[in-house]
Order: sequence, then structure tokens, then C-alpha cells
Amino acid sequence: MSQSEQFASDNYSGVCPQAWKAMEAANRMDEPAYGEDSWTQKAADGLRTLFDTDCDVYFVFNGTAANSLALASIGQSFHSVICHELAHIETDECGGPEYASNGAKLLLGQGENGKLTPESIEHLVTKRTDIHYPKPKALSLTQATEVGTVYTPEELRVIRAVADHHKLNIHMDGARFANAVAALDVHPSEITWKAGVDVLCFSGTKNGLALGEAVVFFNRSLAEDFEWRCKQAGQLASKMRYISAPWCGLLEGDVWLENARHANACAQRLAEGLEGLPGIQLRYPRQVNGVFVEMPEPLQAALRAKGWRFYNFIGGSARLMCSWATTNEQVDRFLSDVRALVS
Ligand SMILES: Cc1ncc(COP(=O)(O)O)c(C=O)c1O
Ligand SMILES: C[C@H](O)[C@H](N)C(=O)O
Repeated sequence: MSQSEQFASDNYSGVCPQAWKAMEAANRMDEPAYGEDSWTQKAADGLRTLFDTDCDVYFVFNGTAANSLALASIGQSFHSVICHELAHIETDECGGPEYASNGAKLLLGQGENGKLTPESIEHLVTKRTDIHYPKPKALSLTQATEVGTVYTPEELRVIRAVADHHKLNIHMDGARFANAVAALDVHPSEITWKAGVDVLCFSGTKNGLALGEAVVFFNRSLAEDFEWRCKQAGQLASKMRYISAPWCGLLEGDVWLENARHANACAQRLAEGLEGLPGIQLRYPRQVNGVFVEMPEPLQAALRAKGWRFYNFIGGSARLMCSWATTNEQVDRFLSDVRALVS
């Protein structure tokens, strides 16, 4: 399958040139291991500059590890984590968060367009306060959400007020955090620590890296002993520079933001091209790099027969995901195939 036939996932894309160049630069000489290298220092400092705050930064291999270990740093085994019923930590991490925290329970909330509402949070926290109920301790928000929508700074502030009232820490699954920043056109701090987020799992994998997620603790008290947690979980890379150097490639000149803007723009082009075609309607508002459409089954089958790849997610809608590597030509070719099939 060539890149040109897929809208399956931003996880399918290759490494962006800037990250690759930084990887080559890090490959020129030996460097200390286990994060003691100059690239890891540079990448961590770069993220502190980006967020404009003195946060603790750690690099792990993938998003499930980042989410699981970050949540395990917030709550104990007898606690619970409130998340949306469509959250990746619930649907696609194979019990990772529960396992890493030795049993913390996920409490599933609701909300339109994949976003937890303050009311849903309030309900889950207050519906039971007896000793038999796992005590709510953390709130997990996915930004951008699994259905391609974003929490606005104001929505985050309202949720923070509820979290403060119930002494909850906030974890942010930032698998597509860059796309949310690009879509909202805000400074990254506006939708993280200034909105009361305690820890962010910032994905590099979906933003042009081969692998590598940054776990960014804005609430540094939660980061205590996190490196030991990573080591025990097999998430302390000996040659850490091969994760952190590409991160430097993303941070240099805000490549991370350009990659996200491009992916979002491709999704917008796709959504606009699909709008109004017979039998096709958007399932969720297109806000970042994913387009979720209701599409007749025969049309989906015909597109797949032509070699196009995409997942059916979230109630059967087709998810069309764009990445830094998506091209306008690819989008236009898909649209032309769809138009030919529906005419
Ligand atoms: C919303 C979301 N969170 C987290 C992840 C991290 O998953 P992985 O463990 O595959 O890197 C993904 C998928 O890649 C995702 O879509
Ligand atoms: C869902 C799957 O696990 C992956 N996170 C993706 O978005 O493609």
C-alpha cells in the first residue's frame, strides 16, 4: 500500500524531514544513555520554552504508555479516573491505565461530540460517596478528542472549576494536541497549565516522529519518582536521544505546529469536498485532522476495492484521518473517486 491510498491513521505516516535530519545529527557521535544526553536536555528545555513554564518532561515510546504511566502517577489502585466513554484510554489501551495503577477504575462519562461535560463529571463524582465506590481522583480529557473535536479554553476552565471542587487532577491525552493548538490558534499554555491541566501526554508519533511521546508535568509534585515508574514499565529508552533528537526537529521553528496545520488543512479540504455529496454527511464537526462521515456501506466497499484504506469508528462512521504527510493531490484523488462512485 502506498501512502497515497490511506486515510486510516496519522499513525501510518512516515517521519517528517526535519525530525529525520535531527535524528541523523544525533547519530554522528556517541552520547550518554538513559536520558543523560544533550538532545534530551535540549528537547526538555525546548518544551519548557514552548509552554513557557518550568514543567517536568519525560519521553516514552508510545501513547498508551504515556497515558497509563501519567494516570498511575495521579491515582492509586483504589481511585477512579473519569473519562469520556469514547476515550482512547477506555477503548484502545487494553486496560493499560488500570494495569499501571494496579487497578484504578475508569468511570465513563458522556458528552456530545466526544467531549466530557461538567454535568457528566459532576454526576460521576457525586452519584456515590460510599466506601465501596472507587474514589474519583483524576479526570482524563483527550485534546483533540477521538472524534476530532476540541475543548475550547473556556470549556477547559469550566471543567477545571468542577475538578477543583472535587479535588481532581487533570490528565490530558494529547495524541493530537498539536492539531488542537493549530485549530484553536492559541498559545499551548492556554489549553494546558493556564487551564489547570496537571499533566499532558504530548504525541510526537502523530506529528511526524517515528515514535516518542512527551509526558509533561505542569503539576510537578505528581512527577515525583516518575523516572522509576518509567524504568519499571520498560519505558526508559537507553538511547533516549533517538526519541528526543527528533523532538528537537519538531520544536525547531515550530515544525510541530506547521505539521498540524497542514494535517488540519487537508482534513478541511476533504470535508468541504465531501459536503453535499449524495448519501454522505459529517458525523461530527471537522475541527482538526480527522473527518468522520456517514457513508453508505456499498460506497465504503467500493472505495476500499479501489485501494483506499480507512477505519470505521464510533458508531459505524468512516474515519478519514490526515497527517503531516497527506497531500492535496491525495485528497483530490479520493474526492474524485467518491464523486465518480456516487454519480
Ligand atoms: C486519542 C489517542 N490517544 C492515545 C493514542 C496512543 O496510542 P499508541 O499507544 O498507539 O501510541 C492514540 C493512538 O495512537 C489515540 O488516537
Ligand atoms: C485508534 C488507534 O489505536 C490509533 N490510536 C488511531 O487513532 O489510529
